[in-house]
Amino acid sequence: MEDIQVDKKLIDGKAIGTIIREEIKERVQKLQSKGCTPGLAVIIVGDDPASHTYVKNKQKSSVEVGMKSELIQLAATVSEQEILDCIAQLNDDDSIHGILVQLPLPKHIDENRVILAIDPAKDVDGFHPVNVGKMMIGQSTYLSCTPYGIIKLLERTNTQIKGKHAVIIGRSNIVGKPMGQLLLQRDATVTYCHSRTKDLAHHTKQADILIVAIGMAKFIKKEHIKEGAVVIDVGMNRDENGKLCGDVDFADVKEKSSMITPVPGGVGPMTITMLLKNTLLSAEQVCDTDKHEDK
Ligand SMILES: Nc1nc(=O)c2c([nH]1)NC[C@@H]1CN(c3ccc(C(=O)N[C@@H](CCC(=O)O)C(=O)O)cc3)C=[N+]21
Repeated sequence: MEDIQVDKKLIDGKAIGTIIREEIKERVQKLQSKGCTPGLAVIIVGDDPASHTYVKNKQKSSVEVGMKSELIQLAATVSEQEILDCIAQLNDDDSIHGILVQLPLPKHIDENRVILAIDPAKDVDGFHPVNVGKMMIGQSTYLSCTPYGIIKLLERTNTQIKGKHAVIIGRSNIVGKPMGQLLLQRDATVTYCHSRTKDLAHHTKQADILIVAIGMAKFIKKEHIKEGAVVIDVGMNRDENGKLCGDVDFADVKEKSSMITPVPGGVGPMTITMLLKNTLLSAEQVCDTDKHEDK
């Protein structure tokens, strides 16, 4: 890492993700030698082009590490029951170890009911309430891919979490909330900020580690951060020129930070990496059971 990391301030999610994917690939090969290929099923509803791009990325990445990838494309007009039936089938399919339903879903579908239908043992997104609950009480489970990926970024850059003040902007169920829990478990002091927080900068300036997931292009400026803060940008926006950019104004904040993730090439590639990791863990669990039962 030291040799290839030219810019010491940059947290290179693409490079760190690639290293972890190599480790995953080796473990997939081990499973394959036992006759078990990890399988990931992705359900996508409707034809939103951005969602399709993400899903293609996920498929490509899973095949690259030697997994089987199954894509189920459903029309935007599909009924909730049809999605539930599809999930039930995948739950029963021994060749599938991970099930991901690409969000958001069309408005006539109840996302909560869909997530609840996924077998928690195959919920590689870590969205099922059982898995969220386990995460909350510190039991081992599938961790939500984006927060899990951010933890790995902090670990692999030797960023100390214990005793540090982590400030999270955003309180979604898939990023903000679980992020705070994972940092708390690692002995950070955690502050949650959100759209109703008064004097946001007052809080963000206290952060040793600042996690930004608000969905507003280049919103966080150097005035928001403390000198030497570690800044993690979860944002995925288009700027005025249509270029991909984060929630943090990277050019403005970089000098003042001690380390910062770029967009693209920061958190995004780690999210997909952790999805692969969770799918691997699920397959490993099943293969071990097979061995014990002598199937
Ligand atoms: N059930 C579910 N699980 C998800 O994990 C999930 C989802 N639904 N819905 C949509 C969001 C979005 N998401 C991304 C993952 C990786 C990149 C990624 O790799 N981004 C690249 C850039 C990609 C590009 O160039 O367009 C990067 O940041 O470098 C982006 C977005 C997962 N999501």
